[in-house]
Amino acid sequence: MSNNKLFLQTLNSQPSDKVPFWYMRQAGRYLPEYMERRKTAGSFLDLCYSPEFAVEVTLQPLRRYQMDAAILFSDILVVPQALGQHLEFRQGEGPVLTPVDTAEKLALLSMEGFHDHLAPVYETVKRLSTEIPETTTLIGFAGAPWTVATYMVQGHGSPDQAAARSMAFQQEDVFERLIDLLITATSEYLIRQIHQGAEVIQLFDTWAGNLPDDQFRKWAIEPVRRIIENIRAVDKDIPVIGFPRGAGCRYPEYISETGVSAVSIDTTMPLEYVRDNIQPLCPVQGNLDPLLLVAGGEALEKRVIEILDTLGNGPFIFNLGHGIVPQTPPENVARVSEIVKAYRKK
Ligand SMILES: Cc1c2[nH]c(c1CCC(=O)O)Cc1[nH]c(c(CCC(=O)O)c1C)Cc1[nH]c(c(CCC(=O)O)c1C)Cc1[nH]c(c(C)c1CCC(=O)O)C2
Repeated sequence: MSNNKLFLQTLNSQPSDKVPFWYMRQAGRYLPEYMERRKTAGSFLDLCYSPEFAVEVTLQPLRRYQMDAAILFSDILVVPQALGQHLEFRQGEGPVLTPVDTAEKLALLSMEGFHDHLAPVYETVKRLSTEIPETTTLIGFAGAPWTVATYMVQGHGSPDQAAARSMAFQQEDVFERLIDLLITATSEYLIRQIHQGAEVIQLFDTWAGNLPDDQFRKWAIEPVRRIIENIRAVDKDIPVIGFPRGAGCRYPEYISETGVSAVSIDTTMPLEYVRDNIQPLCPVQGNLDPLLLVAGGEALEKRVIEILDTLGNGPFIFNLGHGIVPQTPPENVARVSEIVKAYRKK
C-alpha cells in the first residue's frame, strides 16, 4: 500500500497530524473552467462518456485546491442507462428517465451490453490512476441501489421518493428484483473500476434517510452489505465509504451491518454525537453545509475550525455534508482548503 497517501492512511486509522480533505461534487458548475469544457463537450452525459474530457474535469479542482482525493467524474445514473433505461439530463430540470414501475418494464433491462456501455468510464479511471498526483487517492463510486432505484422508478428526482417507496410496499417482489439487479450491476461496475485503478470506493445513498427503520434495513443496509461482500471477494482490502444521507441515529447500525470502512456524515449530524458514537466505530468524513460554503465569511471559517477541533483528533476526512452547489464562489473553496491544509492535530 502506498503509505505516502494521507487519505489512505486516515481510512486505515493510522495516526497523522494532518487532516485530509476533498469535496463531494468537487468537479462541476461552480468552476468557470468546467463550464468552458462543458461548452465544447456537448451535453453532461457526453462529458461523462468522453475519457479525455472526464479526466480533464476530474483534474480541474485538484489544480486549484490540491485535495487529497480525486473522484472519478461520472454520474450515479450511468448504471441504469447501461442496463437499457432511457436517460437524459435536461437543462435546469436534472435527470429524466423512462420510469421502470412494472414487472414488464423491469424485464426490458439486462446486463447485456452493460460493460460495453460503461467502457469509456473504465478508461477514464485507468487514465486517472496514472495522471493524478502521486500523493492523491483515486475514488471510484456508484449510487447505492436504493437511491438509484428512486430515480429509476419515478423517472426523475423528487423530494419524497414517493414512487419507489410506494412500489416497495405495493409490488415488493418486483421492487426486490430491481434491487437485486442493481446489486449485481453495481458490484460488477465497481469491480471493474477497482481493476482499472480506483483505490477507494464511495457509495452514495442520498435518499436513505427517508426510509422507515425496517425498510432502511431492507433497502439501504442489505444491498450495500451485499455489494461490499461482492467487491471484497475480489479485493479483500478495498476501503469503502458509505454515505447513507439522513441516516441519523441509524449510522452505527449501518456501519456494523454493512461492513463499510468509513462513513460520510451529512450536514444534520451533531459533531459531538459523531465524535462520541460514530468515530469510535470507524473513520468519518464530513460535514460542512454546502450552503455555508456559498455564504462564506467569518461564519464559514468558524464552523470549519469547529468541525476540525471536534472531529480532528480521531480518524477524520474533511468534506461537505452534501455536494457543492453551482453558485459556490471558488474563492470560498480556496479559503476552506487553506484552513484545512494548515490545520495540525493537537
Ligand atoms: C443523486 C445523485 C446524482 N448524481 C450523484 C448523486 C449522489 C450524490 C448527491 O446526492 O449529490 C453523484 C455524482 N454526480 C456527479 C458526480 C461526480 C464527481 C464529483 O465531482 O463529486 C457524482 C459523485 C456529477 C454531476 N452530476 C450532475 C452534474 C451537473 C451536470 C451539469 O454539468 O449540468 C454533475 C457535475 C447532474 C445530476 N446528477 C444527479 C442529479 C439529481 C443531477 C441534477 C442536479 C444537478 O444538476 O446538480 C444524480
